[in-house]
Amino acid sequence: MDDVSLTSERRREATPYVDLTRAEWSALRERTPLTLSAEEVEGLRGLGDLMDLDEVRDVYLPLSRLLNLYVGATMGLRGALNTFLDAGNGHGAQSGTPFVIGVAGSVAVGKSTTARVLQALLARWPEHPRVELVTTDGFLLPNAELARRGLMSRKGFPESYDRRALTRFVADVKAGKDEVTAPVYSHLIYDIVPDERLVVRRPDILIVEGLNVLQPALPGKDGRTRVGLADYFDFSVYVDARGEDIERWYLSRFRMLRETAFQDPSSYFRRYTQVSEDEALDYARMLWRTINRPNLEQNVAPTRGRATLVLRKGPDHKVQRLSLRKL
Ligand SMILES: Nc1ncnc2c1ncn2[C@@H]1O[C@H](COP(=O)(O)OP(=O)(O)O)[C@@H](O)[C@H]1O
Ligand SMILES: CC(C)(COP(=O)(O)O)[C@@H](O)C(=O)NCCC(=O)O
Repeated sequence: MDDVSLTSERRREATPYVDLTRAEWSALRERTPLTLSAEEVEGLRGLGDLMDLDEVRDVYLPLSRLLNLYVGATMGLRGALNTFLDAGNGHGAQSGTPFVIGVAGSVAVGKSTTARVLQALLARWPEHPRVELVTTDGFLLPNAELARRGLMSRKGFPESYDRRALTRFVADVKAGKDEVTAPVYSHLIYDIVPDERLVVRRPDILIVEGLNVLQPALPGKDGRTRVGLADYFDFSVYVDARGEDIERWYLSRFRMLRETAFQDPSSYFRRYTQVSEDEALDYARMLWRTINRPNLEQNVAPTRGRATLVLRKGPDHKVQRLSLRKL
């Protein structure tokens, strides 16, 4: 073996991931049946996202099969743990612990479509029909509090969330509490909706979707490591794409929203329906360059290496390559 191939051999050994092309990955779905119709996929698709049945078949069915295997294996492990704890008079033994999946990635990368398609596919398995989805935007601090802390132009950055409440929410669901509630965010009013809560009741699977779900916990005041959100995940997905592509998707979505949701009299962005399209897009570009891109570069992308699976999208939103953690 010459030096060059030795180096590439070593590089292959050093990574905890196995890299697969879309074709290699799609061959892994075996006999998993397609349980969604074209109309159902359309109903789950976010604005501007090009998810279709081919994408579901090639990318999401193998993932649904893998996750079903993971859920079964995780239940087996929990059973082993309970057997061990039962030997000590049942101290801490627990049944009905949900399987928790994190979905991370930039603003406008299509995380919410990925999470909704996963929710629909996973709920079709008889072993785990109750799949709940929570987006972390509900844990953003309300605008009044962001303004008070001087964080209005940091929305989506780790410090703009009530991280403790978010972690407690997931910990409570995982601990099998009968009913756990979360605040609700509205993109329309660009703020937390007062007096509205999302209620989660003992799901089989909980999907937690948001920009920063893979962020490590901040150290405590005494410098000690704390338990963070990602410590509760049994599996995580990072939706990845080139920054230039995501910016283009963000701008084209802003253009589409200007013709639809922004027209609503209660929309925070209504004023951008009353200026020229060029002016509106200049504003969107400013939001991208001053908030979402720095957040992607400084906080979101650095967490990619913590995901169990990375879905790498091409310029057309289609997943081209996948990296699955094997170690
Ligand atoms: N200003 C807005 N008004 C209405 N809907 C919005 C607005 N911004 C984003 N959305 C919608 O909210 C959802 C989440 O968007 P985002 O957090 O950017 O994540 P992603 O695009 O990765 O799913 C998307 O379905 C998007 O279409
Ligand atoms: C609400 C968001 C922070 C996303 O939050 P997430 O659901 O990922 O927790 C984001 O969509 C957002 O509004 N960012 C602020 C800049 C902008 O208006 O694009």
